[in-house]
Amino acid sequence: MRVALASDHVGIELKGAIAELLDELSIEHSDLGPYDPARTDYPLHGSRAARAVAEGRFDRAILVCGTGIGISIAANKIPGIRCVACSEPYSAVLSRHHNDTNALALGARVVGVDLAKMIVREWIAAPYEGGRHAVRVAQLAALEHGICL
Ligand SMILES: O=C[C@H](O)[C@H](O)[C@H](O)COP(=O)(O)O
Repeated sequence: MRVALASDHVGIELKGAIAELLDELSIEHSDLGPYDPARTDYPLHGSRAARAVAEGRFDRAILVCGTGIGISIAANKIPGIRCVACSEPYSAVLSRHHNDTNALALGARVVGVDLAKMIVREWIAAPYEGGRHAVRVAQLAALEHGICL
């Protein structure tokens, strides 16, 4: 699995901690920026990482901003991206089982490092269940093509 990491200025430190966790888990990853704490805009970085996943250069993205909300909204504007913003492991795991999420957004002002790492571990490991959920995920894709359900 190849993971794209991105953040805004608020998320840089937590993003670094997540990179260390991915190293421990022997998961290939790349930080798409930013690399310094100058104030910046989450839509730039969220969309860049999401596009890298949508284009197949990475399998998943992990995104960090202050709340996880703005950067998840940006990621979800990119066709093919199903990004969950969450602050506890249950939603992270269910987002894999039911929604086949390919991006995870965390809030550096919301979760501590240890909780964020727990969320990442569980999200990475959780499988997509398919079955009845595949119909709904296909409907999400149809919406991206302007199809009225
Ligand atoms: O959803 C948006 C994120 O939480 C941003 O990290 C946040 O809005 C940045 O705020 P500020 O520019 O005040 O650091």
